[in-house]
Amino acid sequence: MDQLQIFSPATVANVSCGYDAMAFALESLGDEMTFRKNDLGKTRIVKIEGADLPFESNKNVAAAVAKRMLQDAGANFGVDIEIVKKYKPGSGLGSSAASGAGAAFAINQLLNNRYTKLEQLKYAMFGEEVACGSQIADNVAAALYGGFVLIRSYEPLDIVSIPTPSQLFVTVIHPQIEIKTEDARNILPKEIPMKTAISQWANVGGLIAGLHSSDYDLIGRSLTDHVVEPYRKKFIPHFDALKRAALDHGALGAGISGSGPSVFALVKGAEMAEKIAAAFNEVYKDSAIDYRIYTSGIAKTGITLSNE
Ligand SMILES: Nc1ncnc2c1ncn2[C@@H]1O[C@H](COP(=O)(O)OP(=O)(O)O)[C@@H](O)[C@H]1O
Ligand SMILES: N[C@@H](CCOP(=O)(O)O)C(=O)O
Repeated sequence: MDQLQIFSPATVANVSCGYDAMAFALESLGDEMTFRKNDLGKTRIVKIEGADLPFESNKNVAAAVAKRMLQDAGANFGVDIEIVKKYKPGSGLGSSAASGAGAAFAINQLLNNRYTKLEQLKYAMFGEEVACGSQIADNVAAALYGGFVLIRSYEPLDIVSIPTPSQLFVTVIHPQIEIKTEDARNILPKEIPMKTAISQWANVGGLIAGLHSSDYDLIGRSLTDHVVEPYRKKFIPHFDALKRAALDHGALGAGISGSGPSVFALVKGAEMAEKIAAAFNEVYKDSAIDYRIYTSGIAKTGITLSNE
């Protein structure tokens, strides 16, 4: 194989209660990427559409991941990369993760499946370090594995795929302001009280149990975040109003997507996803801030080849 085109999904990390430990992938939002072997032995970003991103191979996540994988494999070829961004970076929708995981997946294919999935994940996590200074696994694992994932352990890395109830859908509003994940991590406390930790891990347990048993009410009750949301929500215009609107109109629960500014709501049924989209729109329609609203199913698989 000399070239391939992929779709790399947007992802919602944390899922309210699971900071750095849970995420899921969206079915109908994500980036398109093309990877083409070259004889120059160089990794080059040759096209970026839809966002203002660095082209340098040590700054662009896709190039940094690709370069490292090719070097480690002792490959005798380089790669030209094209990225078509469908949503802005600094989104809280795993924009950097879509690029990093996409590169890990594609370079592995060009190297005839040299790397295991866990090895691809580790390269994609290196991409997250390039983007935000931390090797976070949540977004990149959801992009590579699809569905809901739990990062049960970082050392050693242990990823658990969690089943997705068939009627689960998501509505996301993405205010067009940029919040850098790095900044949003730096404002969080380094330690939390025992009482807070207890309610947080109880909710993670509830969310996992609800996803396993398709208990939509339990999923909703578990979408509570005592650790991160109180610190980050002040950077998201109208956050409380969005959450209130989602709950009043029938969403199971709502919270900050990743590090924000996007806000997600999990819902039962495609119709409800549209209803929540309308409710989000009501909150933002007179705001001075531009915004996008998406409804989507949960991606059952992760990154896909575009010609599949
Ligand atoms: N290929 C890429 N895609 C997205 N962001 C990238 C890429 N390469 C480098 N970056 C940088 O990563 C940062 C965005 O990542 P991050 O703050 O985690 O936002 P997001 O929540 O959208 O992933 C920006 O500083 C951006 O310039
Ligand atoms: N767990 C991370 C997830 C960051 O997601 P992003 O989509 O904002 O990059 C965090 O909450 O910091």
